[in-house]
Amino acid sequence: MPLDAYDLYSELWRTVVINGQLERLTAALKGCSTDSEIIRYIRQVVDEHGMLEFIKPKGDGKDESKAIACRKRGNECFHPKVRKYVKAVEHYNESIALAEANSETLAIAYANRSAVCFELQEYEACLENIRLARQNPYPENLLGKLAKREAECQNKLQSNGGAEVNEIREPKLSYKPNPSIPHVSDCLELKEDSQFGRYLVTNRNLSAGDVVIVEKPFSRLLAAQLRYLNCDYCHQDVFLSLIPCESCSFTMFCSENCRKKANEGYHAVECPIIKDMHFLFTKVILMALRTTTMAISTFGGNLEELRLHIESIDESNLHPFKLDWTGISPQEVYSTIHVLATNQKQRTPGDLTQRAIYAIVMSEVLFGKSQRLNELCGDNESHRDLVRQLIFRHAQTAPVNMHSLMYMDYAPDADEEQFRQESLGCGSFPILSMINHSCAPNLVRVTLSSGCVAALINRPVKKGGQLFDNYGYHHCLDALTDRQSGLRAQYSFKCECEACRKNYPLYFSLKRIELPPNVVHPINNDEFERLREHDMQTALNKMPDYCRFINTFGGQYPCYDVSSVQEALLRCFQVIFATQTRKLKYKDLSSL
Ligand SMILES: C[S@@+](CC[C@H](N)C(=O)[O-])C[C@H]1O[C@@H](n2cnc3c(N)ncnc32)[C@H](O)[C@@H]1O
Repeated sequence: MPLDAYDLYSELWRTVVINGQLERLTAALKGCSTDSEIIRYIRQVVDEHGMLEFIKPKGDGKDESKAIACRKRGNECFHPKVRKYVKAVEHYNESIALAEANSETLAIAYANRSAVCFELQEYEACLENIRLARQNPYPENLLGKLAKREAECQNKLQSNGGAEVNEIREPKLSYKPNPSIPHVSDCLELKEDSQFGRYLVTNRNLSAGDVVIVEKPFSRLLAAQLRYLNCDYCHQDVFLSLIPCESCSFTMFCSENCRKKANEGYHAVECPIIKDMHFLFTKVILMALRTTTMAISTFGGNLEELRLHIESIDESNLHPFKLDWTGISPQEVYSTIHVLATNQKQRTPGDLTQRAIYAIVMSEVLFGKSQRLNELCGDNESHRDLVRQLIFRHAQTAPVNMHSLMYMDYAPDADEEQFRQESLGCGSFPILSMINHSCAPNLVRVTLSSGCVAALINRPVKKGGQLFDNYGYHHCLDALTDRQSGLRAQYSFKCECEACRKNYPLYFSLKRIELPPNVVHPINNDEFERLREHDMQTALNKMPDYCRFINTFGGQYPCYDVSSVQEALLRCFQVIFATQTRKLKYKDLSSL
């Protein structure tokens, strides 16, 4: 049975322990003075046990019979009695991705997608799909049907007038931008000490509702489950007009432009292996691959230049606030990603072995299948070594620094929330990665439609105070011991935040405060229900009330009242700013 990379690590580790080789391995790792030596040593151990044989990449490519099977599944969803149009498009998209270029199968999949577009009243997209169908060998006997649909579309477009414009709201920084870092408010400063490492503080009082950072990622990765719904490059869910990668069956784009940029950035190297990689690795670890391929393309594929650049970085002295971002080069942006915390010194031998195995498996599959990467490395073994080292490094920086990208999904049949946050993917961010954790944070992150992530203050922060994010362990949801052990395992630090020091209670045990008689609690059930239904007007109306309440009573934190209003405020941010599923637009025309 083929293994994934984690299974391989567990199996190897078990064997090492059973065979009494743990001490030898630990001593050998301690004796390694470079990453290259660690990887070489672990490679030796892996080879001693013949473990790589168990990794069996399946490869990827076009497959006509699978494409036809997907189309049939699409047709079942499209049936008038089923009308699951978004699901139908997802199957047709998979069919498009699997079909051979210039094939009848490809033509029919586009034509079928045009039929869905027609039902969803997306007449422009319908015409584009008809054009794509005709560009391929569409069966002659069906051309009449296509022409009829085209004429109906043109009629509809004439009678409908212009296309509607979707208003997208992007939050603006609440204070003047830093002149050298325009995506960060000038009130933020970077500090460093032995307890926290690098961290961000504010040089003015901040209030709930303030926007202090709007940052775009250096590298990002789309969640695998969205591959037939969203563009792999810009992540937009433009599922009615996706076009396939010309070689693999796993990647689709919203336009020729995104296809070109993806190929130049990462996809040309990753194309033959990305499907296997998603089977072998979790998405956080895949960020190590994506960040490495992006680093390579940032240097125009010149691995020697990349190596020299890395050697020239003074790690202890480089951070994003030292750079002028107004004219920054992509190579300098990579430097800030390269020097993100690895926590390598705190990692156990088991943990280091695991990361080294990831680098070994990933590079083995890459060098085995990626013609583009082999061309870039030529016969220079030190270039291959560099690729392994970068993957090893980012397999450490990724779980510590990379941020999840989220979107608001809509699932009308869901038991609990119809609107809820789902994973869009992962991204690497130089400035957001400077924010430390607290189990009682004072900001939240929201993924915007533009692909940027905004940091929004959700509790007052006094001048001189540190900004705190939450790494997934909140005092309202998790007990102290679970938080402490989780943070230590993943982030290698002992949390001494206010919630840990003062043992703040869980959400339902929080005290309630007594409000002055003239203050009305800002959450009322009807309005909160409307917020849960994602009503924009309610969010716009309520956000100032929620902010005012938190800013007035924030000093009484921890308390149920402030925490519940923080939740409601987050909901407002999500309704107003977060990237939303396009599915919602079709809720009256399709069963979702
Ligand atoms: C995303 S980085 C934050 C920036 C980091 N301080 C640096 O210097 O690069 C996460 C790492 O910062 C450190 N860190 C985060 N929150 C912390 C806290 N509350 N106390 C101590 N260290 C913390 C841990 O080493 C953690 O693995």
